[in-house]
Amino acid sequence: MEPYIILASGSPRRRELLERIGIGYHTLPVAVDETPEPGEGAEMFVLRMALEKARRGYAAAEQQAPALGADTAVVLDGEIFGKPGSEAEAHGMLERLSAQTHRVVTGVALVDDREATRLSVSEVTLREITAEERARYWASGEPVDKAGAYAIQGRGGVFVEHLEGSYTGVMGLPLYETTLLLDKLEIPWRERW
Ligand SMILES: Cc1cn([C@H]2C[C@H](O)[C@@H](COP(=O)(O)OP(=O)(O)OP(=O)(O)O)O2)c(=O)[nH]c1=O
Repeated sequence: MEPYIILASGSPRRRELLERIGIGYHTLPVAVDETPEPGEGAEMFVLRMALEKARRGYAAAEQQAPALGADTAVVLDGEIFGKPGSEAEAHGMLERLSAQTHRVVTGVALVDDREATRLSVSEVTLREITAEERARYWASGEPVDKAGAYAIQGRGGVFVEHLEGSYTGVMGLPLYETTLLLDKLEIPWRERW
């Protein structure tokens, strides 16, 4: 049988990105408590979340295949922005991110009887976003399930003035780091790439 992995995620973006690598996979969304510990930095937080997702995916798949987990957060002035819980929160996030440079951190983890993690860090500068744009953007439905209330790969791309780092990392699954993990655990993926 061809090698495959478990994608411990409900994110359609992560599916789409993993498909670019070419490895066979089964999706198995897992629920984790996405609350940072007091004083926990964003990097540690996304790595912990990614590892937790991968561990749960591996357990839920009854150790049949290695499991991949990822977690993305937007960070501004040390504050972690996850997915907005409400329209008001989305407005607040976009207002804060407007005309600023923020970091996007994505942790990725691959787990079988071994565990490996990688971190992707990017810097994104958004142009000024007006109140009317925030309202129209929220109404489009795009911000609701995105860390920081925007999507670089969607309409939100019009706000992105500058990106330094990994586009796929900002989108939720950094492909370079993911293939490093596959190589580290000696999971062949190049045949179908
Ligand atoms: C900043 C940014 C985030 N995002 C998305 C990626 C992630 O899906 C989401 C952050 O939420 P996450 O909690 O990382 O993931 P998730 O809940 O969507 O999926 P999973 O089941 O794997 O836990 O934000 C974009 O799609 N584009 C962007 O530009």
